[in-house]
Amino acid sequence: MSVVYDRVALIGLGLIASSMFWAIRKAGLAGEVTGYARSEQTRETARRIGLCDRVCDSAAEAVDGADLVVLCVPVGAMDSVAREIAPVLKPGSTVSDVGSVKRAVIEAVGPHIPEGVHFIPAHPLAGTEHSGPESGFAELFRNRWLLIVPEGGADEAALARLRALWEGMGSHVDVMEPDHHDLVLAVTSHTPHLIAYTMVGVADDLRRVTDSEVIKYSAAGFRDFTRIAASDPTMWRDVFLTNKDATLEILGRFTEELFALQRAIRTGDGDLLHDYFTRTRGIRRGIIEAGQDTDAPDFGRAKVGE
Ligand SMILES: NC(=O)c1ccc[n+]([C@@H]2O[C@H](COP(=O)([O-])OP(=O)(O)OC[C@H]3O[C@@H](n4cnc5c(N)ncnc54)[C@H](O)[C@@H]3O)[C@@H](O)[C@H]2O)c1
Ligand SMILES: O=C(O)C(=O)C[C@]1(C(=O)O)C=C[C@@H](O)C=C1
Repeated sequence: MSVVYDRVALIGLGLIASSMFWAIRKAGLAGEVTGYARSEQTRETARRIGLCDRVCDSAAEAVDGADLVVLCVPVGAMDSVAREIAPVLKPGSTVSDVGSVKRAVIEAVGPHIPEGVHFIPAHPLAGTEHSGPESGFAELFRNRWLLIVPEGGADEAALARLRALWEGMGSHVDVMEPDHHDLVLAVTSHTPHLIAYTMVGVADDLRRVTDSEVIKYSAAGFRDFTRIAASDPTMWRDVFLTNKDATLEILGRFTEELFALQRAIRTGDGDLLHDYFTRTRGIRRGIIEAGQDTDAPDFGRAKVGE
């Protein structure tokens, strides 16, 4: 694979930045990758494990001369990082990010970007419950969606270059409008995380169930909840504080449906429950038939029942 950017700077060296570095390096997509993290400890860890070609002691130093800067910090930290790097951004370069919420990032970062620098927000739909510089791996983005979420018309050449970088890391790239992105992600990612956090909290509150029983008899469904509920608290606090309207909208609908099912259970309405579960099973099968389950081993061609 050929070099897409001579110099890439990654700000915030956690799961996403470290996965980007390993993927970029594996595919030879950049000449040099610099990195910066706020804490001395994270920078030391990064140097120890060879994360980034050069780990810098300030964001400005990492960004100086970069053709692409990717902000990989929690959504709530985007504003201060953008403010800090703005004076040293190279004319003609691109600033992007990987934040899970897009309208808030556009509002926080956009005003700091100088004339002549391209700002192209993005969001990889890939992650794990782990965080920090040692949690990344080169394959994280393979066969996963990367959404490019520009506000208005982005520079075509700059967008094509960013697309090439993510495709080089194995992602499938789509372009989406910011508010639509935030609503879609409220349904597919943000509200499900909140439900998982709640479910694990409920189990913890049930003092009748001792810790060992919760762990020992964890059924697969609950174990999946605990995995998701182990995700980074800072990241998810920021997601809910910044995608407030969309999350509240989806939570409202979720609560209505939950009450309907609760009532069906109380009144013994088996038909309603059966019809509901049949409909939801059909949705899952439809996703797989359409080849849209990116976890399927053969992206785009998985069959029902596999
Ligand atoms: N974890 C996921 O599943 C996932 C998936 C897609 C997108 N994202 C988004 O990617 C971004 C990074 O998430 P992550 O999972 O890599 O998080 P992480 O916790 O693994 O890493 C974040 C890094 O940013 C650093 N940081 C925090 N505040 C900073 C600041 N003010 N200045 C400099 N560095 C700072 C932290 O020290 C840490 O090194 C977030 O915006 C998140 O919403 C996460
Ligand atoms: O797989 C996981 O652990 C994730 O939670 C990843 C996940 C998701 O909800 O799918 C989480 C947040 C993101 O912004 C993108 C991806």
